[in-house]
Amino acid sequence: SAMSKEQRVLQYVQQNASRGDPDSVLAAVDKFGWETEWAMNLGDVKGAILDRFVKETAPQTMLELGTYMGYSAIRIARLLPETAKFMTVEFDQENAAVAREMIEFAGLQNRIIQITSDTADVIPQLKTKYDVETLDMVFIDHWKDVYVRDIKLLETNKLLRKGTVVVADNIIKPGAPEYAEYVRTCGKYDSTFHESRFEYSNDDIDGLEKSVFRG
Ligand SMILES: O=c1[nH]cnc2c(O)cc(-c3ccc(F)cc3)cc12
Ligand SMILES: [Mg+2]
Repeated sequence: SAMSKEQRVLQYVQQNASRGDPDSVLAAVDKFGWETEWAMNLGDVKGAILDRFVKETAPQTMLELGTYMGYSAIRIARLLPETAKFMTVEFDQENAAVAREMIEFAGLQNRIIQITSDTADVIPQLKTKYDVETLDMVFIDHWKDVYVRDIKLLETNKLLRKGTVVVADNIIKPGAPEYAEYVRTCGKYDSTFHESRFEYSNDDIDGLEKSVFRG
């Protein structure tokens, strides 16, 4: 059967990037996104902002909700030391399969723990099954309608500690208004909005919310 868009991106990466070179993989995905087919990767413009947050935080324990094709997982993992523990969770099996190959091509499979499951099932298991004490950083980029559900699950499962940095994509497009309202008004976070551009667009606005847990 015909390839999915995600498989077309993976094929383009395998034919145009260098195996074991994460930056060349990111560049190939972004070139495809700008020039051939839009896809919902974080992208180069918002990606540069996330890079800065990851470098500033230097997390030893990191969680990503929403792997998709693995673009932001590669973006994050390329900045982490070998000793860091980084888990990424994806519900869609087909996307998870593409991500596994993309991550392997980038040579980062030893630095990324890929979990194919529902985040609502995984979050309560992180302490027992994944040996997590607390998280230093979280990147939320899955489905806007479950952002609030999942950050509350992180709270009730005692996975956040004073200073944990939670970053969320798509605050403007497609928009996560309930999430923005929650983190900005619940009193548990110091939250800032970082305006940027929607992925592979010169015109549309989007942005990342960065919320530091007060403990
Ligand atoms: O569903 C999404 N998960 C994660 N990130 C996304 C993302 O960055 C963009 C979009 C998106 C935005 C506008 C549109 F017309 C179609 C899709 C969806 C997701
Ligand atoms: Mg997104």
